[in-house]
Amino acid sequence: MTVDAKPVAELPDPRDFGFSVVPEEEIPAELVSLVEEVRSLVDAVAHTKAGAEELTAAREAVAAASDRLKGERHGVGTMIQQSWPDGRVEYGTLTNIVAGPTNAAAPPLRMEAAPEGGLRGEAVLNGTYQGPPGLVHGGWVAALLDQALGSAASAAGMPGLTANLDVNYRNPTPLDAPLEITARVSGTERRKVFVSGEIRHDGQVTAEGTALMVRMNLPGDGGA
Ligand SMILES: CCCCCCCCCCCCCC(=O)SCCNC(=O)CCNC(=O)[C@H](O)C(C)(C)COP(=O)(O)OP(=O)(O)OC[C@H]1O[C@@H](n2cnc3c(N)ncnc32)[C@H](O)[C@@H]1OP(=O)(O)O
Repeated sequence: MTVDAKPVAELPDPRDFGFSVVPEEEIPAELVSLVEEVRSLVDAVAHTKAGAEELTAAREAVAAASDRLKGERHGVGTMIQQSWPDGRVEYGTLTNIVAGPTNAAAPPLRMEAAPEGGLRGEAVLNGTYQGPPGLVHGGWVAALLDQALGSAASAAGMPGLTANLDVNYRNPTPLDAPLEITARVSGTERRKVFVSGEIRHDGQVTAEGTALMVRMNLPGDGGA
């Protein structure tokens, strides 16, 4: 494979593309803790055997909580700026379904620089991500990989969109168990960024993926 593109020195700033950006440190701790509570609520609702009275009371309490939050909202497309201990800055969408810190439906996945290069993250997916009995849904396995691979391209200074994603499911991916997710850039060609990654449980690969990310068109690309 020809490697003829170099990572840009700095990430493009989403503000230059008209997006609002919220620095992660400005997300109130109370919101982070509310999101965690809602995650636990989704799991509780999905698995409850409560009777009609309890269910009705719970529905009313949830409806009241929803009403309290119907004020000002972040717009769709709002980005979050995350600053990592390794000095890396990453932009993602605030409500990203895999990694968004304010999205209670996200596991969430957080990827940090790995000593061996690329990125490494951990996630535990509870029973609300279930496909086969006791196992993570295959679509979510792909989503974890897609996000990790996109983050790896972004961390290398080449944020873009997934053009192609190829997933091999090697072993079942268990629910309620720590998963290790790794991803790295394996090559570049013009705006094409080739990435690969794995999901492991207890050291065993459960799924591996490769993707083609097409890097954002930046000023100076000359249409290449
Ligand atoms: C500032 C903002 C920060 C953002 C942070 C991001 C965080 C990331 C985390 C998010 C992670 C989650 C990730 C998500 O969820 S991403 C969401 C899912 N993905 C999409 O919605 C993408 C939809 N597709 C498109 O928009 C366009 O097709 C893209 C943008 C991908 C390319 O359209 P564009 O007009 O721009 O480029 P081009 O057509 O000139 O192609 C360029 C080159 O690529 C080659 N090619 C194209 N497609 C394919 C293909 N399928 N197989 C093989 N090759 C393909 C093509 O031949 C050419 O090659 P070459 O001629 O150079 O040899």
